[in-house]
Amino acid sequence: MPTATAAASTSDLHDPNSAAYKKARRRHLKAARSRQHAEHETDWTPFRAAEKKYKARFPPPDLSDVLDLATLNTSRAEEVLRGAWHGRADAVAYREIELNGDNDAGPSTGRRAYIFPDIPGLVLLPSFVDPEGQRRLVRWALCEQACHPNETNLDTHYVLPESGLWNKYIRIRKEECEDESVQPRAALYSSPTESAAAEAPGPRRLVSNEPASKENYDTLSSTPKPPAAPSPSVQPLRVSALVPRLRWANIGWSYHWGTKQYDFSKGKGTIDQGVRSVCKRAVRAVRWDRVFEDDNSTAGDWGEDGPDWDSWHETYEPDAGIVNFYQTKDTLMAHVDRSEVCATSPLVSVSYVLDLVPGHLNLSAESDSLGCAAVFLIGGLTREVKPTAILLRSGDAVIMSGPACRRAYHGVPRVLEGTLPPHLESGTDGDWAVYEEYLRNSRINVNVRQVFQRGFDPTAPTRHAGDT
Ligand SMILES: O=C(O)CCC(=O)C(=O)O
Ligand SMILES: [Fe+2]
Repeated sequence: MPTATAAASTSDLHDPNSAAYKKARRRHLKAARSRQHAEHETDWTPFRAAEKKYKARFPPPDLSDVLDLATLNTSRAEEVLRGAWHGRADAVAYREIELNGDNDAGPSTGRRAYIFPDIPGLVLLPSFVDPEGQRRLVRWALCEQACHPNETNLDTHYVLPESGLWNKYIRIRKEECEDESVQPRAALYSSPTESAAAEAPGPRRLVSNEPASKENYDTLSSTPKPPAAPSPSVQPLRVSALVPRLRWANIGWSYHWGTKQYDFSKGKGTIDQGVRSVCKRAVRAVRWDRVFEDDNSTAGDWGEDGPDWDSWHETYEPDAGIVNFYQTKDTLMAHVDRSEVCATSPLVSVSYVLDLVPGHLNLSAESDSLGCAAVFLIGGLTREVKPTAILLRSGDAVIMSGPACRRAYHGVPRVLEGTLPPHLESGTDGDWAVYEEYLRNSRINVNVRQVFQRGFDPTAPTRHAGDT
């Protein structure tokens, strides 16, 4: 089981006299030599340059131009020291705004939101989930979301345990029974050609998709969305070896990763009442008049109905999302989430608190990252815009909204090793040890969107995306 030594060796990487540093340097020089002529960058852009900078394993990237608001908060001091990774509170221009007072948005005492003059519509809510809430969310994501009926990246290629991969894994650990082998799905196909177009399991692919809108909605929704074929080269793997290969789980409307459009024919999966209500609380907590007071986008940029942020407190209704599971070596490349017909309404990167007694939801907070911290990059409508770098730590939440931000390129070039906060270590809670072990090398993000305006049912025969 990885322990505090993992964090110590991460810090060693910042010390040029340490053995770990010297070894990483030798490796880096060797790799750089063999790469020298192979690299021909045709798509070099400011976004690409930033990704490359933060992805670099050696030398460890300098984070002094990464906004790190946790450095302002003395109660997060221990967390900030973890892994020797920290950014600066003055790295980026921002404004602090108050949240709406105690109302149905929940108590906001002491909480603040941060907005960015260069990216109108981006709202950062540091420490939005308290430590207990973060633990509950982690359990929720792994036990309840990464399993049937939700689709995960592993379902295409493996016949996953009925009870869910993680649930099986913790049972194996708890009962000390034998680690079971999970069979490849391709073995079920009678003809090898049936699985010929398969894609090997791996990170999310970049597909250039057409932005969804009311006008092209019918065409996009009727575009064929064939199921991805299982890879014929996948070998049986033990449950414990598959767990770190979990990358995403779909929630709500089913996202078709091959075309990067939603597949409405699959029907609307549930977005659990808990997550819906927390996202709504986040949107209600934000003073949108303050967020957009200096926005100089035109009414047309907002679509035919013009700016509608003043009604979000009532009209915002999340209906789709992705739970992302990152290992520390994983990255999420620059992309725009443009498959939603609602092109300006808030996308909430949220974690939530869930009372694990079934049927008894007890929600109090929300967040973006859980587990290790990460560098989040957000730029503009093209990759030519130099992105802003923000360090997201466990419990932080991000809202992307409005025309400038909702369709801005963004990505996660780095999950920072050794940054698991002290409150996610097991302490006296024996049950938590298996989660702690997973989280030492992982980050979980819950990314919730609104595809359609409230009340619209795409499966009703006579309706169009523009209907209300
Ligand atoms: O992990 C994150 O913070 C961002 C995830 C994201 O951008 C996405 O799922 O589209
Ligand atoms: Fe995204």
